[in-house]
Amino acid sequence: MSKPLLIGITGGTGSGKSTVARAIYESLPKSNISIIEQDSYYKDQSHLSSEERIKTNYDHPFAFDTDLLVSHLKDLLNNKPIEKPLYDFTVHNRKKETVRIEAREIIILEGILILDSPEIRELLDIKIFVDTDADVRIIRRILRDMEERGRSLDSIIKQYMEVVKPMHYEFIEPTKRYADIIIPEGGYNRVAIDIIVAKINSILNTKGDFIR
Ligand SMILES: Nc1ncnc2c1ncn2[C@@H]1O[C@H](COP(=O)(O)OP(=O)(O)O)[C@@H](O)[C@H]1O
Ligand SMILES: Nc1ccn([C@@H]2O[C@H](COP(=O)(O)O)[C@@H](O)[C@H]2O)c(=O)n1
Repeated sequence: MSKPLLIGITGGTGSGKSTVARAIYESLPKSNISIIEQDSYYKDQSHLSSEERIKTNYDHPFAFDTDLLVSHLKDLLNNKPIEKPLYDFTVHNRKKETVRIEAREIIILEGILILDSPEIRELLDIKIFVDTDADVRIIRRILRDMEERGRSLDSIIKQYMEVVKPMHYEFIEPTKRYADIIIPEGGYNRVAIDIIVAKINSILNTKGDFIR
């Protein structure tokens, strides 16, 4: 197999990154794609108490084990499988188990701060920023975090105002300048998804691997 194509999808919390990743995944033959979430690479915090883990700033680049992520991306680009960490948002920590991810023709990496790292940017073939208004993102986050991440409304609002919002404008929004493509609204923007899928196919066709 030739070197995999690495696609990065970023944007603020609740912008629709995972939805875009899924839409691309569903538009291409499934066996050819692996999806990696930057969230899986939040640092292990087993040495901290539950109270300390709750107080951690999860929207700062230091929250991530970027060295491990870069090393795993390099392995996948060299067609080697990885043991991806798993993250549990309900306890703010990595799980003990890992999951094996095979190297495939297309690797999608999605996360809030992937374009902040020069080393990750260097590895990406296509860089996508999902651009969604802050009011829409916070509404989506409230619904998701209460339903899936075991959070109370008060804790979501407090974390958003004190940490998530300022970090977004300091670290995430400025990375828009590195994007090749900016998608307004995200996963249901069918025109944007079709254009990206056509670009992926054209790159793979040039490499001799015809997909659709
Ligand atoms: N274009 C959209 N319109 C309405 N809801 C959406 C849209 N895109 C995503 N969502 C919903 O918003 C929530 C957050 O989307 P998600 O893709 O997980 O965002 P992110 O990965 O950027 O945090 C999910 O519940 C998802 O179903
Ligand atoms: N223990 C944690 C870890 C992360 N977060 C928040 O997750 C957001 C990133 O994930 P998205 O799917 O929303 O992109 C980020 O804004 C962190 O604040 C958390 O709340 N708790």
